[in-house]
Amino acid sequence: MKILIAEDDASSRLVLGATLRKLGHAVTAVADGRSALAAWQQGEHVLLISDWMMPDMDGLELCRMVRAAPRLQYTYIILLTARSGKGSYLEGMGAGADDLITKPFDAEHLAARLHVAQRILALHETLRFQAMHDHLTGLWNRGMIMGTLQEELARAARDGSCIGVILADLDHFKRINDTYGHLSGDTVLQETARRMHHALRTYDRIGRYGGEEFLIIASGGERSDVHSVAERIRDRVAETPVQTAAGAIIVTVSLGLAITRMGGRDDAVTVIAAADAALYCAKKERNRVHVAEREGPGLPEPPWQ
Ligand SMILES: Nc1nc2c(ncn2[C@@H]2O[C@H](COP(=O)(O)OP(=O)(O)OP(=O)(O)O)[C@@H](O)[C@H]2O)c(=O)[nH]1
Repeated sequence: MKILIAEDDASSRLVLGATLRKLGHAVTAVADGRSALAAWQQGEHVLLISDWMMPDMDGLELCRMVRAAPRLQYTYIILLTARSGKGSYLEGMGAGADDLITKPFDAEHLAARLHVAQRILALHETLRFQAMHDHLTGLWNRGMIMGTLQEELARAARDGSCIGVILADLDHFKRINDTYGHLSGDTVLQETARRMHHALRTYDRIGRYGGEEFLIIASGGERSDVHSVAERIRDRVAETPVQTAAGAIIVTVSLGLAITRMGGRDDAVTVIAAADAALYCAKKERNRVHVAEREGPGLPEPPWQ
């Protein structure tokens, strides 16, 4: 683990750092709360071991500052203290610490507490992954891809650039489920999701938007580049049948593509409505890419919306 130590006493800092390194951890050690906060803000450390009593910003304030800062990854905090009264636990945990160890610490005791920290951090990571990803395909879930779309739209508006938004929908998927069964339908979803993902460029993003519908964000591309991405997805999905327990299944996908205005302020709802309208056109033939047409300099007005 990457561990950050905040301890103003130089010899305690050295002993603690050496003990943790011996246990196989990567350690950054600083002498006060403010330096610890600055180091923590770099975003590398998953575990913070802080002395309680420090000049200027003490361990409790450091705990509160860390807990108040939004960060996706959890930081496990252990407070070190010479105080051993019952109230210390309550005060320390109340400020945001996960554990409290009295000084001078015992190396075996510390190692045991680190096992608990590792277990809780691993559990937190699992929950974080599950909250962000679709359990069947492993792609980002709807919340994540929509959040990313909003960020990308804001970024494009700032940079004066444009982005491509693609809605991809498997063709006749109900028929696949009805003919081969729901489990084979799941296999088809997993394999097509994998193929679509591999057809993207490194900076494109994909998420599961609904049942058999996927949303792709192609940033910073020319219209022709985004169109190539959509065509490549279509091609890769149809290339070879998907092998399932019920046999090989030919799968195709239809794609609707909308490109935002250069430097415009299109919102997610409008862009998705445009891609959806284009998808509707693609579905008339299936196994097709259809590009939403523009009216004038920006995205068209209704009937898109
Ligand atoms: N196996 C499986 N099926 C799903 C899942 N989510 C949605 N579906 C099915 O996907 C099917 C979508 O059917 P429709 O919306 O009628 O679309 P379609 O049959 O693909 O027809 P077109 O889109 O017009 O080509 C429904 O039968 C849903 O039950 C899933 O996670 N697993």
